[in-house]
Amino acid sequence: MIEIENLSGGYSRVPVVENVSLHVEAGEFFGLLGPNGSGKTTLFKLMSGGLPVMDGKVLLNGDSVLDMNQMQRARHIAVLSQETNVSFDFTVEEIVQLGRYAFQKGIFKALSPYDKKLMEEVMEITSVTKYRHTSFHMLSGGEKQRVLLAKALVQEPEVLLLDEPTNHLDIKHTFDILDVLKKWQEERSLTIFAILHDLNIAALYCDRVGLLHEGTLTNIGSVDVLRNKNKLAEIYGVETWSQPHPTLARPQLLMNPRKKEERPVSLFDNCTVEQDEKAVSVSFQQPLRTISNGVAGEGIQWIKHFANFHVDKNYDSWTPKNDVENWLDEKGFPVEQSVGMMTAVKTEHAVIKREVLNGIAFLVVVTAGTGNAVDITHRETEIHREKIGTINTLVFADAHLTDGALVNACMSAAEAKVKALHDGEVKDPLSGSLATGTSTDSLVIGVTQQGERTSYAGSGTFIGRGIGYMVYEATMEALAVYRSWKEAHS
Ligand SMILES: Nc1ncnc2c1ncn2[C@@H]1O[C@H](COP(=O)(O)OP(=O)(O)OP(=O)(O)O)[C@@H](O)[C@H]1O
Repeated sequence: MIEIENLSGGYSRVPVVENVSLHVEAGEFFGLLGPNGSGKTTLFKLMSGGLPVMDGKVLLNGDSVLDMNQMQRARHIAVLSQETNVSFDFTVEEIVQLGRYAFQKGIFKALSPYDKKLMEEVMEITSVTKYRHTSFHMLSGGEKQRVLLAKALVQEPEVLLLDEPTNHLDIKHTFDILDVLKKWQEERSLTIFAILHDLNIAALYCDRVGLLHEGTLTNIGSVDVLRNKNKLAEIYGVETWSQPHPTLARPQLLMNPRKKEERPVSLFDNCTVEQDEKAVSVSFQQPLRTISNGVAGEGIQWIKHFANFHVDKNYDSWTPKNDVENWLDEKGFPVEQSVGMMTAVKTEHAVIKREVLNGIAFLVVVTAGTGNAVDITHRETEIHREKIGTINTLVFADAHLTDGALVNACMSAAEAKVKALHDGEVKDPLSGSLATGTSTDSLVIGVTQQGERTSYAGSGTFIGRGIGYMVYEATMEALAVYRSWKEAHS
């Protein structure tokens, strides 16, 4: 365990780092964060003996680090500083070998078989084996950084002090190196204290972080500290947005450039609607903030093209996403900018409604088939699925919604659909009760993000009511079209 107690120091009488106290547990990965000039490197130098301490203590398992001689320190602590200059013309292998110096015995300090094995292993995991006979001076910045990390790791330290260990590394090597460090942390209980500039990297790898601001350490805690938008604005002077990582319970930060993106002036002026026997589609010149469960383009995205494709009633594919992506491609819609869904209902029968309600422009497209109508509240022992029967709803509006409001908008659209199915007396064929939807319904909400930002889009708001009204009207009409087509073809 490292204990820093009331540590102060700097380059003159005026301390740069003042009264810093911190405990880093054994086997912990601690990230020291802070803007340029906040004193991170100064604190690092004070901890590693690179600068004389004015006041305070640095203890490793209770022993004063500052009282250890260089050899004693090297047996416990390895340091990777930003300094990559090496005075002599050493090869990579010779540099790495220096890391074992404190452990070599005898007058001639020969490498033991263990030293050699360890060096091979570490050079391999830091991907420097291929440069082993190359002069260190001949390497690129990132290669040098990996060699110096290899030198630090062969010390088999209890504690690794790292000053910006990935600043010269490309994205692959950054993750490779941090994965190696994480593995050593977990398998060997290595304690890591790292200065990091990339807050997203820190959020992914650190167990705890601390923010250094004008020489004072603040906000020590889990990486959720980085979700504190106001604190980051105060310390770094930038606006950040915290987003959840898609697969890890850790935040990731997005930055807002000061220049605003251009947005469409009006929903209707910027969209093109196409309808034929293959698809009904809506395209916008500028992307819309979108939430959807489309076969392609699902989730929350920025999307320009929305297509609902017709499929045969016997369509049965193992690769529906691939199929939809191919159809988007055939239409000239880039897959990354599109939401694609499918229906066995004729797309010429899609109901398209445009209206301005309470000053908000709406465009709604609905295709409705009810062969798979289901009462979701009815307890069933089997999930039935016929061929034709999906209600696909596309809602576009001139509104500026938060992610929570997008969820609200989905609820508003779903409530309106249920009401339409009830008023249209659509029944679940298995339970005989009124249906609440079909088993494969798709929904997309797309908003221009113009105007005042709102966190609500439910029935207590004009946007929510507008969605409800438009979806209800379009669904009722689409159900009527579907019924008359069925009657004509039965
Ligand atoms: N050798 C030095 N002599 C005098 N002042 C120094 C020296 N090195 C750094 N400083 C000053 O100490 C303050 C903190 O610098 P330090 O290098 O610790 O910041 P940092 O947080 O590591 O910054 P960066 O993110 O830019 O690396 C700065 O104001 C800097 O000008």
